[in-house]
Amino acid sequence: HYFILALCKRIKCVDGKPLEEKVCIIPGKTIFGNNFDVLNVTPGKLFELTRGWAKFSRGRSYVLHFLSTSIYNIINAEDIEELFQSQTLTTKGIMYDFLQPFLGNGLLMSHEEKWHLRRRILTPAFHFNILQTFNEIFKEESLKLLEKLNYLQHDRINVNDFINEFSLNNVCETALGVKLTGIAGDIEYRAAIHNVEAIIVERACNPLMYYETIFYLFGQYKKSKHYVEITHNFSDKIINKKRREFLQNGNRCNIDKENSYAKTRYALLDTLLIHEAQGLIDHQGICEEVDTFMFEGYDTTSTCLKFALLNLAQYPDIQKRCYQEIENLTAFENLTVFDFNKLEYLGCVIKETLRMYPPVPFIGRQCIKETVLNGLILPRNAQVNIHIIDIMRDPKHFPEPSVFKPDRFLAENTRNMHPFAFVPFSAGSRNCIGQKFAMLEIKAALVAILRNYRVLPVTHTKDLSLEYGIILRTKQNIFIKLKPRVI
Ligand code: HEM
Repeated sequence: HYFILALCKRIKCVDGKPLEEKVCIIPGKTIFGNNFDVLNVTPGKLFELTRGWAKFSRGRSYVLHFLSTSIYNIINAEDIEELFQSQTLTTKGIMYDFLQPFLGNGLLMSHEEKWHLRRRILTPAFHFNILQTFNEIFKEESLKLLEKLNYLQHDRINVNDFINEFSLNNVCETALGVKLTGIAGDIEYRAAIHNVEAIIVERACNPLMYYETIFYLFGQYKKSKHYVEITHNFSDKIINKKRREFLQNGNRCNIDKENSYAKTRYALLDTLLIHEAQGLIDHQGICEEVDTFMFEGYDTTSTCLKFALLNLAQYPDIQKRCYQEIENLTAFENLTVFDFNKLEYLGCVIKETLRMYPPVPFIGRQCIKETVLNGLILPRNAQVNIHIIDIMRDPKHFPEPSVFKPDRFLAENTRNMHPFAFVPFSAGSRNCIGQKFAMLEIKAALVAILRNYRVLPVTHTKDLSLEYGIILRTKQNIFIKLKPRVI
């Protein structure tokens, strides 16, 4: 009874009971459903608004009614289980359409047959053997990061000044196999990603802008196109550099002759070029995958690293325990993937950081046909938003959810954890393909930093306002202080 002009098809209960018995219905601020609730809110306000809805619903998943769509918002582990196990609810939500000009239909965005084929092709590119070779690059880049830190003012360092470059270098050198030295434009690329995202969030907050024509005429279409071009020009340079090397090395001929590629594992871009040679993917396909992996592989890990440093700085006792775990390790250059995997407490610190500050705070799906989920009948085109951040801040599974407690992730404390309570990398068939890659990269950087420096606080969590977007951001920069360790 709250809405008159929200024209969306309603969600119903399978058993015919009133909807509000199963989920919370968020009352709209006007008679038009929730249409105007998010109108022109900033990413910071959007964060507050969505946390406010979670609080209002007292942990129950909730429904919003927009212009022509109902949105089922899942905020707890119990309700996400069925979706993550579903083989049908895998099509990404309407919001992802806004990312399409930037990422095309790469692995993140594609669905059905195209997604199956690509995921099958690309999974071996993240196999353990490949990660072992990536480990050497992560260590090399971590040492370069330390060199860079030498030149920065230790009393007040903006984490953006060294983490962003580290993270982009890593994904380009490992997955894409291309060193960025000699390729101009990485700084502009990073800034452009930020701007593309800001426009997408702004667009998402205005249901009228969902219509392409309205966005084209009255939205930030031109600006968005400009920034997307910057990102594509940069990724083109990377692909061209690799293609030249690939052809010069005669890889294609060798592989064709020996017909042995099927058994051998290659890094991502090599894999794509090999499949191009076989006619299984075209240039356009390569571009969309490279854009997808650069974006997913860069911004996510750098965000986690920044929050991890913020936490370590604020909790000296926790930092000390991490240091005790790593101080007697062999020389950094000799550390293997096994050594990094054995760092249980550091792993707990990273997990707790991901729990409290998930780099991807929410994801979305849509129903391509009428779908039954959690006892609800979701009409065709209904959207399902999965608020990863709320799921992982549920006090039922994580008592005192706002307190940073890495011990929750010690083996003895996770035995009875709900399988979908901790889902920073999503779960099920569309989970993150790069999660082991990310954990290894983050550990390498933290071990390098903590072995050489004590991290001290400048910025405190209470000084930060979080912003909701494709990636979780802070309105303010995060600063830390570094004190060299005397060994
Ligand atoms: C801390 C770091 C990371 C976090 C928190 C993270 C999180 C996620 C999440 C939540 C998804 C699901 C997205 C959705 O359903 O819409 C996802 C998918 C994906 N991630 Fe990550 N990710 C991280 C690092 C990486 C890295 C390092 C790479 C690649 C090098 C990567 C590549 C991808 C790709 C390609 C997908 C789409 C997979 C598919 O749909 O088959 N991610 N990631």
